[in-house]
Amino acid sequence: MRFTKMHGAGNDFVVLDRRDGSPLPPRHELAHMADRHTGIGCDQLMILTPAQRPGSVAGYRIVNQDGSDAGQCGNGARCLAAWLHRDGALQREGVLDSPAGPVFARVLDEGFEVSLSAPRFDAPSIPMTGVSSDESGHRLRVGDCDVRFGAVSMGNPHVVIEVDEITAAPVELAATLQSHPAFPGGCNVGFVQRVTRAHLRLRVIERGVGETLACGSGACAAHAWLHHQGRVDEHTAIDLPGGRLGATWAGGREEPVRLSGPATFVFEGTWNS
Ligand SMILES: N[C@@H](CCC[C@H](N)C(=O)O)C(=O)O
Repeated sequence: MRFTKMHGAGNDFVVLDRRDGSPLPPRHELAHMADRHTGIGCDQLMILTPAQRPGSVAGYRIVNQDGSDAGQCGNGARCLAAWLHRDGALQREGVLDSPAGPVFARVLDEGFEVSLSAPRFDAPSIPMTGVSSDESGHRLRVGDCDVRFGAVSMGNPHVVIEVDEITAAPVELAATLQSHPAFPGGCNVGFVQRVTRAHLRLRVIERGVGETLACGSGACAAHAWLHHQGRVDEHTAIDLPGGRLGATWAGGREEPVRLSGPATFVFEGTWNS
């Protein structure tokens, strides 16, 4: 089975081409491919599938390192745009069919951009239940801590916790939040430091993975949440441990969040199952 290893700001992927509709390897084998010790190693497998809508370039599925499915993956979508551009299937722009709906992809002079869905902040969209909420956000008791956070669906669930200093973020809270009954589908947990109205620092502990070097949908969620609170401008530069991403959203209810950044080819290989 041919594969391509890629990364977007350190968030790394194994890309499989199943646009011919051939069946996917079983889930335990996908998790084996993602294993960093005994497999190829990646945060997610990004699987190209046949287009679902007339005019779309291709569809895709996302499988996390632990073998679970995800509804969206911003950096993975950018890497697929780069893969399809190299393949000749995507010229300057085109639509990809993601599990969460259409994603508009664009080749930039430097890097690749995708327009993910419009952010959703309501509890059923996350999904999230049993938390106390007011206009400034949500609260949950986690052990001895009263955790205040924002919640955003980007097609996948994100908790956004604002911190004063990113290097001192209480990342150990993430595991408890991820398995908390308040989030029946689990969640990705982002810790964000607002440096200025146009510059954020972010760390994300991903569902089904652990801490990643970058999370595209997490960057969109952090930007959208802070913009929703009136605390950032329309565009932010977001520094993650693996590099810089850009997020753009002006607050329109149906307006997609745009995510930009690098998409890098690492190597090609063959997996023997
Ligand atoms: N790395 C991704 C997000 C991948 C999916 C996530 N772990 C989930 O389970 O929702 C990104 O760039 O958005």
